[in-house]
Amino acid sequence: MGWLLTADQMRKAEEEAVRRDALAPGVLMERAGSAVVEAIFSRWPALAAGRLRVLVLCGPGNNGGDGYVIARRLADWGANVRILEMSDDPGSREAALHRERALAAGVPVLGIDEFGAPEVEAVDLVVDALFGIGLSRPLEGVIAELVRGIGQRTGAARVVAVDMPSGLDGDSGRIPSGGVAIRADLTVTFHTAKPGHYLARGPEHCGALVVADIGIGPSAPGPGLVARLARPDAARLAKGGAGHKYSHGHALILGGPPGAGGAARLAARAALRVGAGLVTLAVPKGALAENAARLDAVMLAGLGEGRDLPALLADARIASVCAGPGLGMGNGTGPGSAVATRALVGEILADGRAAVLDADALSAHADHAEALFSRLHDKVVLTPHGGEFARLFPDLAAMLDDQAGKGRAPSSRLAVVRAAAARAGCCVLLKGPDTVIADATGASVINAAAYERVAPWLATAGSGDVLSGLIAGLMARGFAPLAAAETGAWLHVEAAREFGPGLIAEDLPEMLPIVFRRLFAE
Ligand SMILES: NC(=O)C1=CN([C@@H]2O[C@H](COP(=O)(O)OP(=O)(O)OC[C@H]3O[C@@H](n4cnc5c(N)ncnc54)[C@H](O)[C@@H]3O)[C@@H](O)[C@H]2O)[C@@H](O)CC1
Ligand SMILES: Nc1ncnc2c1ncn2[C@@H]1O[C@H](COP(=O)(O)OP(=O)(O)O)[C@@H](O)[C@H]1O
Ligand SMILES: [K+]
Repeated sequence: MGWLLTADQMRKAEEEAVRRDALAPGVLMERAGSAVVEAIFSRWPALAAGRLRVLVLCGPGNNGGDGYVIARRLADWGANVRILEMSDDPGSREAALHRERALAAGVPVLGIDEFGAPEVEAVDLVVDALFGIGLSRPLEGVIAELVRGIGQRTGAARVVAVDMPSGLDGDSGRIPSGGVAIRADLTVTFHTAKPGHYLARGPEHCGALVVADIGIGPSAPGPGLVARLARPDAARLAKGGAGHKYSHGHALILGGPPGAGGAARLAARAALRVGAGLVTLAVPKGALAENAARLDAVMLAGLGEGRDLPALLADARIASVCAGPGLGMGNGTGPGSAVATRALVGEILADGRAAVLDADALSAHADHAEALFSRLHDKVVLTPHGGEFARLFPDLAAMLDDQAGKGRAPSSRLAVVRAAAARAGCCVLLKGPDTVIADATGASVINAAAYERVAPWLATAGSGDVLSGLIAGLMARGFAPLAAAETGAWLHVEAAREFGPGLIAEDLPEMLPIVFRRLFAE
């Protein structure tokens, strides 16, 4: 299901499993350590060929406990293993037990103070079992030096991180202010991935990610808010045999003044490709000729001089509206002005229909955020990028600033977007490689363009306009706001991956048929 448990939720899941299955102390740790060893050889089969030299770094808590298991198992297998430990008196009974077993197996143990950086050059594998989800402050002093030394190694040693790369916060994927973190080639985590594996610096520091089952049981979340990874509902996206164009919904996209229509045209084409039955682009009368020359399947309507937005919206078949891309932020009060943009948004919100507000529809409210929030309702999706988010929610955006909160646990993008959605009273999608979507109930989803889904070519002008069109198209088809945002964001990344290098925004809608065909064949 792709649940993403926070550190607290993971601890509860572990406690429940221990109680439910009456597990003896250290059993879960043994499974965790074994899973890491298995993942190492599965990732790098060549390591099994020679005389493997390993350095295992063990921290003072249960992450270190996993490290003692890994060291013992690798030594049993025949590797040349040494442990560097932070403490000879681990903080838990389980970790102490596995330390004793490693010592009994004859694995040499050194205190971390006895460590010299060049030793990293003399091994094939470094196992980072310093800190996992229990990290509570930035790495400092000798540990920070050690982590820096590993980062600067020149040899071929691979680094595998146990649960989290040490120094990275598991809930946010951020490095606490002033700290450093391990950069791993492989990270092996347990039961479910954690938000920090996908958010912020997570993917960059994890390398590759493996989620190992350690028998904690179903990963269904307990009470409380649990985020999950975005996924498509193929059955919902497919169209049944029956129905006509009106049964798939009519999306209305608002466009800007003459010369600024490209963004809205991109959104309109995306709405049509994602399966809305009809799409109408409504533009100021003066921009009709320009748009008519550029559109075929997308219909065109003129606004102004007798025809206004409420008159268009009187057509009950229009199921969703998209406003923002290219709408305008100019001076004055005419078409394309910030004043006109705010007025249009006001009319859309008063109408109460499903709506996507993006780009200029958001920026035009930088100094009118409270007025906007007072009109938003639960059928709206806001799709800000970082800058637009900061204009509407400056205090929340500041919590994501790298310099903020020295000495405190870093804020998570998940918590910040949930707070924004609660304040706005609607669904909020904060764009980026780690896109986070939340609605006012706190339900939340991460759509990460990371690991096997990297899509750096999405960072191109106009790709955000396509995303807002996708979401509007899906809402026209009857998708609820969170589902539309999640599905749109997922399809957006898949379309980019399908095209690959050289992608420009126009290419994105054209990749949807291929993405759909593959999805429906699965
Ligand atoms: N609880 C369990 O049953 C299981 C736990 N597992 C492992 O246990 C880990 C969590 O264990 P813990 O909760 O003990 O937490 P950690 O082992 O991640 O770290 C906690 C310890 O590190 C210290 N610490 C935190 N930040 C520090 C810093 N910046 N500098 C110096 N010391 C710092 C804390 O005071 C504490 O002693 C997981 O990440 C996972 O690897 C796995 O073995 C699976 C089973
Ligand atoms: N490095 C990246 N990897 C994956 N997706 C990205 C990356 N950078 C940006 N994106 C995505 O590209 C889109 C850019 O949208 P936006 O910033 O609104 O651009 P524009 O205004 O030019 O359309 C967003 O959906 C964002 O999530
Ligand atoms: K670790």
